[in-house]
Amino acid sequence: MLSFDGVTKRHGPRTVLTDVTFRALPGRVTAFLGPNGAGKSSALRILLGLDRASSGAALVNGLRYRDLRTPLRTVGALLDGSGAHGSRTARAHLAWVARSNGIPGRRVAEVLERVGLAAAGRTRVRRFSLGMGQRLGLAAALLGEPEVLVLDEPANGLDPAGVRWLRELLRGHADGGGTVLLSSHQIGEVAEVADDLAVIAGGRVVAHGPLGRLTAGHGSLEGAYFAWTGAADRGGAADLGGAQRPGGTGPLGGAGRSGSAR
Ligand SMILES: Nc1ncnc2c1ncn2[C@@H]1O[C@H](COP(=O)(O)OP(=O)(O)OP(=O)(O)O)[C@@H](O)[C@H]1O
Repeated sequence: MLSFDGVTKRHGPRTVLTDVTFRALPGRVTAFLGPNGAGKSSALRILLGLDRASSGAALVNGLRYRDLRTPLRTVGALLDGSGAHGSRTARAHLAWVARSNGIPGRRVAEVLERVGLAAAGRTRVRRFSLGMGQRLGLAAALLGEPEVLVLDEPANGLDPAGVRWLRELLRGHADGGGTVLLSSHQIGEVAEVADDLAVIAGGRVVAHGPLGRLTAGHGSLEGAYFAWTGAADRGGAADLGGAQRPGGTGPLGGAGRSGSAR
């Protein structure tokens, strides 16, 4: 399980996250949805120990990332592409990640196969397309067979077949009991795969909970999204009250609850 509890982040005088609170539960795909600059990456960086919260806590199975004993076996992450050096082959990059994390070398071939890169294992990463780079990043995330996946815009650069493949991979992971948190600004992608939503705008969570319940009364996720984020842009929590009343939880009321109802 992943939990954000009152996470606030300031950069100098600028507050980029304010009291971010939501959970991502095992067996569920949780989408972290919001416009460009809303604060998704900032929140994920804090969760993954790459930055510190000014206050509040973001925890993986109740622990801060830096306190996890075997991080790659607990949480697989994809941020900003594969992170592999262009001169390395995909296989060499994954072998290096596996070795430095005590993961058996056999996993390299397994994850290359899993992400559809088996034939490209000996290709230098600089020759990869954007989509292949994303697949390599996913391979690294899967290396340690983690229960939790945290993926920042994983569909970037994937073609339609790749997007469908990714959706099935995430669904399968959650159906096997895993926790998936994926950030996105693509409403269509999210509508297809998410069980739960946390919507962020202007650094604040403006809605969270089960997708069906949150969108009830809006006709579509898109309608709901613009109601929530438009209202947030006007700075009006009060504007949000009617946005999802049919589902029984006002977005900000929902945000104040600990975690999403199942
Ligand atoms: N080191 C920093 N110093 C100052 N401001 C920052 C810093 N890092 C991020 N920000 C600001 O925080 C806000 C949130 O950025 P963030 O990258 O988290 O958004 P995002 O939701 O991931 O956006 P996108 O969908 O475009 O990737 C932005 O306004 C950004 O300019």
